[in-house]
Amino acid sequence: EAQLPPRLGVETPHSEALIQLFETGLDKWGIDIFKVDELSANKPLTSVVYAIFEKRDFFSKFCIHPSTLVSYFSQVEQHYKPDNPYHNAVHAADVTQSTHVLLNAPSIGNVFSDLEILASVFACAIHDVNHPGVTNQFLINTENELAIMYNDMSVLENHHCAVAFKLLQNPGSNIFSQLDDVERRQLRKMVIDMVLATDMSKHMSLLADLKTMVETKKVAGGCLLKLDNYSEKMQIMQNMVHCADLSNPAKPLPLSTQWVTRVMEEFFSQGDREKALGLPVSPMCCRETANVEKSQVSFIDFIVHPLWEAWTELVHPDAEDILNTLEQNRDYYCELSAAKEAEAASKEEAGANKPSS
Ligand SMILES: COc1ccc(C2=NN(C3CCN(c4ncnc5ccsc45)CC3)C(=O)[C@@H]3CC=CC[C@H]23)cc1OCc1ccccc1C(F)(F)F
Ligand SMILES: [Mg+2]
Ligand SMILES: [Zn+2]
Repeated sequence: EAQLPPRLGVETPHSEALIQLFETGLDKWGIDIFKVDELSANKPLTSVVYAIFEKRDFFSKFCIHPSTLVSYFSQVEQHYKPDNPYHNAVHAADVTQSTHVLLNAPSIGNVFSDLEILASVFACAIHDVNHPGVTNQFLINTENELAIMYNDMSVLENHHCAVAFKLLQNPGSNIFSQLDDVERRQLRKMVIDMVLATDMSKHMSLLADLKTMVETKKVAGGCLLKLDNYSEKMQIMQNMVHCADLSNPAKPLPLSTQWVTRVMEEFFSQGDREKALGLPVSPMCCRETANVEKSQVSFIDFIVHPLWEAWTELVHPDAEDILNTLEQNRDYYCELSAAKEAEAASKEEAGANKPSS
């Protein structure tokens, strides 16, 4: 019997504080995931996954030895590039913990089987693994080997899946070794379906299907829809993971602003590389011209709010607070953007009135 790994699967001098933080915050929307990063000695993903598996009793439900989980997710964590400002292991931990909270909503409590919940948590944890810090379009435009490998189709998302499943084959790392063949095949298909649905090019069709489902929501005696087939269940799971991937603007403002800084940094460095390569630079990715606040307002208005509005209706009333936070944050960015415009205009004004030197 291999000896047990340290508590929460990570060696850290702050293990007591980390255990405390998970005690109070693991099931809460708005846990300080950056604090988790600090307290876990920069192993936020391994510690979040370990804590969720413990809380959901997955070790015994799926006969997973804790040391196998630690061995696998330490490798997954190492394959998230730490010098990506945004697409790093903290983002993966954030999306995983956010989905863990969404799964606890009373209205979807008993809709999903343990295997479906395991697949959703796993999909979030690996959904951006080995992200290169640039977009699909950049990989396609630069004829990157990944774009060649995946024929320009959901290049990043295919890569994330392939890397995650390849790491499972390393000795002592197959956390699904105790599942039977049917379960393992079902889990693999569900994970691939969810991760491929995090490609933003799928957003509009995913949202359209969600809205249709909400319209025809079959309420069976107060509890939510009776999901009778795979494709309906998968639609919900894909939208749930997609919501978590797009949850930054719906988190308490001090967290949301940190994510904005990080994602702008990542897109700006891509803009720098595009400029250096003589490629067209998308306006929101250019350090000189981007208006950060405006980007957030349009991101929220065109993408994030419509999605969260549909999700909130589906799981009504469980996500009301999340939608309220999103709307408050949107107003904050809107006011900030207006204030910046006013300041720029008054500078312009002052400049025009300055006596010519
Ligand atoms: C915390 O903040 C963000 C977090 C994640 C994303 C992500 N963005 N996207 C795309 C980028 C291109 N998009 C658009 N391009 C042009 N015009 C519009 C108009 C409204 S969206 C949109 C659609 C979203 C991704 O694919 C990332 C990978 C997967 C999930 C989500 C990630 C975007 C954040 O902030 C906004 C933003 C930041 C930096 C540059 C541009 C944008 C911008 F406003 F443009 F989105
Ligand atoms: Mg992604
Ligand atoms: Zn992501």
